[in-house]
Amino acid sequence: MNQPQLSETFLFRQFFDRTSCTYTYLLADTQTKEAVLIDPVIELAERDRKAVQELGLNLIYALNTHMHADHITGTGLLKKLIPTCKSMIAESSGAKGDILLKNSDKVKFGNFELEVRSTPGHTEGCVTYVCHSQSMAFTGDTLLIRGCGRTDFQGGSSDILYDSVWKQIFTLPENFTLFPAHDYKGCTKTSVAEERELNPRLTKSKEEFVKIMAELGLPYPKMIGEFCFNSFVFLLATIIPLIELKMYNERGLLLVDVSLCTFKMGDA
Ligand SMILES: N[C@@H](CCC(=O)N[C@@H](CSS)C(=O)NCC(=O)O)C(=O)O
Repeated sequence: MNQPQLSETFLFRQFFDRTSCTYTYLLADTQTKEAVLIDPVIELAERDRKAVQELGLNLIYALNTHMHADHITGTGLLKKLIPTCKSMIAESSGAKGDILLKNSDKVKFGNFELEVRSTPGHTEGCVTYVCHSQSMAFTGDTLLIRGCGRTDFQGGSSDILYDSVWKQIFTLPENFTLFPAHDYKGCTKTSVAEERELNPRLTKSKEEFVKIMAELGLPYPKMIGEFCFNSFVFLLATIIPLIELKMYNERGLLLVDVSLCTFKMGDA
């Protein structure tokens, strides 16, 4: 199947974080210079700032596909490095952001736009960003290349993830290119047609899929372990009563999951 051609004025870059195997995407209109970043990682905010500056772009939004458990989002730091930039995340994520997105919202940059599609399952607040004019979608951790996001923590549900993928991603045209938030095997992109045919989990019935997900037995992402033992938040988790920790969670500023010994920061 032929890959869709990108518009001449559409700039696209795929960046990679070797530690958490996270992809960050830079999209821009080279005519108006307006740009957006999807899923920036805090340790690489300076890389992203430099790329935006070197390319002469005006970063208007830093977007997250969800609240990440395996790394801290770079949107808070990017806002400090580039004061014109505003952060975006789904309202249903419970996280803090300048703009809280809902299903079907449009994120405009120059003459291009991203449609927000709610795709819960890996977390309750996961979204997929679809750029119809360029036949591409950014699936976050909902759909990975020949895989999908795990559903065993952070409010995950394999039942819900299955419906999200089939109703919101596999209904896109077959030639749409799909870009995930992670890949652990060195792959960079896929397509709706490929995943509909070859995804070893999602080509199964929902019942089989739920069973596969329940039996995955994945270790926790290695960054979670690092957060656990190296961070001051973990120290707090041992001394603050549970009720307090839940309050942090609801405010979306800081989340500590004592049962898993994990934490993540909301957008600052
Ligand atoms: N092996 C990796 C972490 C793998 C992992 O759990 N990744 C998450 C996304 S980050 S929360 C996931 O959903 N994976 C699904 C899968 O099938 O791998 C590491 O060492 O960090």
